[in-house]
Amino acid sequence: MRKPLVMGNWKLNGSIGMAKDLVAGLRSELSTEANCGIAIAPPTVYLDFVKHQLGGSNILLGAQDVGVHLSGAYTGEVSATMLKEIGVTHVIIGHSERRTYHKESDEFIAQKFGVLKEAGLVPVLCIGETEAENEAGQTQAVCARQIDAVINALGVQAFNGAVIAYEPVWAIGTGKSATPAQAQAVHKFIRDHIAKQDAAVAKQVIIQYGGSVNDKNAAELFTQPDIDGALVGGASLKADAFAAIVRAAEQAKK
Ligand SMILES: O=C[C@H](O)COP(=O)(O)O
Repeated sequence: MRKPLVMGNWKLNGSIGMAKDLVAGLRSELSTEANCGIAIAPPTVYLDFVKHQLGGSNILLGAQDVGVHLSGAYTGEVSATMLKEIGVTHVIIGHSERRTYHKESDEFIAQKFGVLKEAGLVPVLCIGETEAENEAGQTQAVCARQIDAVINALGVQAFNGAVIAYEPVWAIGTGKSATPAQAQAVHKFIRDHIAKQDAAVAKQVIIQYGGSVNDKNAAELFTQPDIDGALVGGASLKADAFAAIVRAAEQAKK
């Protein structure tokens, strides 16, 4: 039985004051015995502060990205070992916002996947099609290509202990979530695609859904057998909404 993971991606939002209030809100809303993994990914500059605010709670610390180098003359970069040292456990890579605005390629993202595994961190690999690709019937081909880049670089075993977040780009921040049936169909495709190489790896890999998940639609999404939690953007900035999504995952996956 896979343990679902609900992860909040704060993106470029927040301040010290907001981080303090949001973590305090989450700590009071969430039980310490959750049967669901919970993680939050604040902006890099607040990671250490948030880590201290989280002390003693079961909420894990995530980062929103990582550099591919471990040290050296790479101005502006943050390494996997640095993230690990300050207590990060999960790292989002390949988010569509980085693929689009930073022109990150599938191969570059696979390199990031590799450095995270090497450092003992959990990669949260975001994949998903754009609206145009969706309308052109390319959803499966895009997801397969984005997964295959990792398999080709590192082998399918790299997905042991890893997380995939299926995020249709057209659903991100639009309020237009995929329907539970639409999301389930793609999640099943992703799991089957990995199973063609290794059934055991496919069975354990966590596949989150992301894209306009909120406290109203989460419960129904989580009833789907291949949806193992969510990567939440906007709704993760409100303690009550994020906590409700966590509770929905706990209920659905009991
Ligand atoms: O990483 C999170 C996703 O991009 C989803 O964002 P959203 O929940 O604001 O649509």
